Amino acid sequence: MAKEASNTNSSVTTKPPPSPSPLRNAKFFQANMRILVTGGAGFIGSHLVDRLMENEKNEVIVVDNYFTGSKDNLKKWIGHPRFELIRHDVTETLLVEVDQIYHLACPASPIFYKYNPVKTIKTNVIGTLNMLGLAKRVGARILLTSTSEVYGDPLMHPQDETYWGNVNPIGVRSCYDEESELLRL
Ligand SMILES: O=c1ccn([C@@H]2O[C@H](COP(=O)(O)OP(=O)(O)O[C@H]3OC[C@@H](O)[C@H](O)[C@H]3O)[C@@H](O)[C@H]2O)c(=O)[nH]1
Repeated sequence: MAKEASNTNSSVTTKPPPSPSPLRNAKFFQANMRILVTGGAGFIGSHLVDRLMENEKNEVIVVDNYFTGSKDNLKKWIGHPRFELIRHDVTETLLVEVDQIYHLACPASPIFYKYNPVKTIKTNVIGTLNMLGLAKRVGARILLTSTSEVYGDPLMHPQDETYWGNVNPIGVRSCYDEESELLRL
């Protein structure tokens, strides 16, 4: 149980995330795993969806705004009873009941992420905060995919987890690598 913060007590405690719906523990409930894949119409996302759909216990929901992805990548699953495709921009709030979230929605190629740097920052920051908020609300596990771009132009090879990187904060790539780095926190 979380303690309430008081003025006299400086120890800060945070509210624990909610558990998944109690319905999931009910005897009659068939324990399917509902999985959200943002950016699921893209290269990595669509292959991940193929893999997740192989498991008959999985229901997969893809949200994508088709900025760089395509419905074509998912055509074999469209109409499948365990699959749902939603055109949605992750910078807007999304309310879905899911157990897991794979957050991949972001342009990955320099041509695309430099096309509208402000939008790329919004997708990285607001989109990811929205997904973290959703995960917290519904008690879902979340995987945020990052990028080696967080190391910028690295001076150390290979980079290990402790390396801070060599990122140019005012360079043309900063809308992608700086924001991705921020979200590694
Ligand atoms: O604002 C956006 C931008 C992009 N997207 C979608 O996100 C998907 C990104 O897929 P891409 O094929 O461009 O990129 P990839 O699958 O190679 O990489 C993806 O996964 C790994 C992460 O590190 C990358 O940042 C991510 O984009 C596309 O389907 C695109 O339409 C959104 O849904 N919203």
